[in-house]
Amino acid sequence: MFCNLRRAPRSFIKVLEVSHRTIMTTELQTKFDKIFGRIDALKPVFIERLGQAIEIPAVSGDETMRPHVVKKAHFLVEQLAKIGFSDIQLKHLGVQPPPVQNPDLQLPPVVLSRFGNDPAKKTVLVYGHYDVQPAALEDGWSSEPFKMVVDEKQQLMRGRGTTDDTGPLTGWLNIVQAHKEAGIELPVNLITCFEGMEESGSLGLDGLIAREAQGYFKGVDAVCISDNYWLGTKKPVLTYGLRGVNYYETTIEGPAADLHSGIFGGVVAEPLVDLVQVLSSLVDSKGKILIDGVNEMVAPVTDKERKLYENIDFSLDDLNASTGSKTALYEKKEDILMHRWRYPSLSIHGLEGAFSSAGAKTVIPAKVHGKFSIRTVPDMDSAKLTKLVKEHCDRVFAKLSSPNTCSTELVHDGDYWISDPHNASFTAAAKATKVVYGVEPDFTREGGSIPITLTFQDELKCNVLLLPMGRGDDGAHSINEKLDISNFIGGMKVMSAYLHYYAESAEN
Ligand SMILES: NCC(=O)N[C@@H](Cc1c[nH]cn1)C(=O)O
Ligand SMILES: [Zn+2]
Ligand SMILES: [Zn+2]
Repeated sequence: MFCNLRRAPRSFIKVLEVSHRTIMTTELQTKFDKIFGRIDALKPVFIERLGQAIEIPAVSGDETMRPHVVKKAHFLVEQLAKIGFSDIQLKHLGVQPPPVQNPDLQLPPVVLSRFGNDPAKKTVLVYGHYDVQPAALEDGWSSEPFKMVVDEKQQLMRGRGTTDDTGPLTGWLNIVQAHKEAGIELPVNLITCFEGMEESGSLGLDGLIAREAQGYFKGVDAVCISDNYWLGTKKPVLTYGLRGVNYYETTIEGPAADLHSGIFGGVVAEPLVDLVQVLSSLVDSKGKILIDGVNEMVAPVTDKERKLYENIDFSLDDLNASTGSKTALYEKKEDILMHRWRYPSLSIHGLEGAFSSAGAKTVIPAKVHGKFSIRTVPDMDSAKLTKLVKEHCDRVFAKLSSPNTCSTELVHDGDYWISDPHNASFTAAAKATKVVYGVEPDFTREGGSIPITLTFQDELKCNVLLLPMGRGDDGAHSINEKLDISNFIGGMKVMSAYLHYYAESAEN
């Protein structure tokens, strides 16, 4: 549907390997041997590069950390230049929109660059994000989150961003270096688009993509995003769907300042008491969303869709292993996967303004913010959802007859995304996976969100592929985030092979 009809030259003649479809030629095999050999040989260099990147605590969600996010953008510029990328540009996105503490806070820049600009080749845009989720040793990490530890025994690298998304992002730089050192021409023109706000709603990036669609991104044939994970720990997957996310903040405000609960307790209406009531009305302990009209927006399951779940390699044990617990709400594979991929969920993330340290402070907080998000799925409409959420919170608060004030705001939203898993990009990635891992990948959806995926598809009018590097138990957003070295190395081989197969495919 999105192809431009240019045909790639078919230079490969002698077929070496035929499974149910042709995947290898002598020429391609020779190239892969050289590239894969270089990736193996450069392993220490690649680990060192990742370690340097992880040391920069680029937490986009914490305004005070913004200088570090910008520093990481500059680190990437240096690395791209060193490897030989050209036309490297830092695109500035202006000030961060509210809610924000510092109204002059600049958004982190987007890092654009190119490798190759040959009109006879296809052009692939690779997207990644260099910002990370917050992390602190006190959260329970076994080592400093921003000092990457290479665990030789377990053959993994631990640190914030190893799997989400600094490891995969540096993978794109590394494979260009491996091609150069192996003396193999990159089969496509590569454009990088690396942002520093993904963990905070990709603010400003939609506009940049729209502006550059006929500028820097002109001629892009496909977009590849490596910012997701295998479902489990053994079987590679390709991802054709994501849930969206709408993030909300409910603020309840009362007294002019925090109060002594001995003096004012029982005498004033407490904002946190009101907020707890509002938050507890959103979802029940079984995960059922209690906001009127939300579940009615969800597309019904068809028999055809139900069948897709049958062959997916996943079990309750995999879920328990990745949470390190037995806290699952569902036992059957189909129920777990459907509630992760195709039903909405509501999570309560935390409170701002409330006492949360160790000790027993006896304060009445004057102004508190409750943070929650809803993962969205077909056919939910973001604006309609926000209306329902606000009306619900206002209604519940009104019933409390509190003299405090309550308001609920949408902080950011990003749409869900579903693709055709049989297009040329997915086919090339499936061949690449088979070559590297020796198995056909499972085709999966993901419960997480990459808000910009749909924007790329719509603005650049091309297919988007989600090509994961890490495993389901990597602990993205959690403590002890890691990336197995075998996934790092294997992932870079898959990225490389994907570009070669995609370059040779007749369609886009
Ligand atoms: N690896 C993708 C990822 O972690 N995405 C985030 C995106 C997001 C949206 N709002 C805050 N973060 C996710 O939570 O799914
Ligand atoms: Zn990510
Ligand atoms: Zn993330």
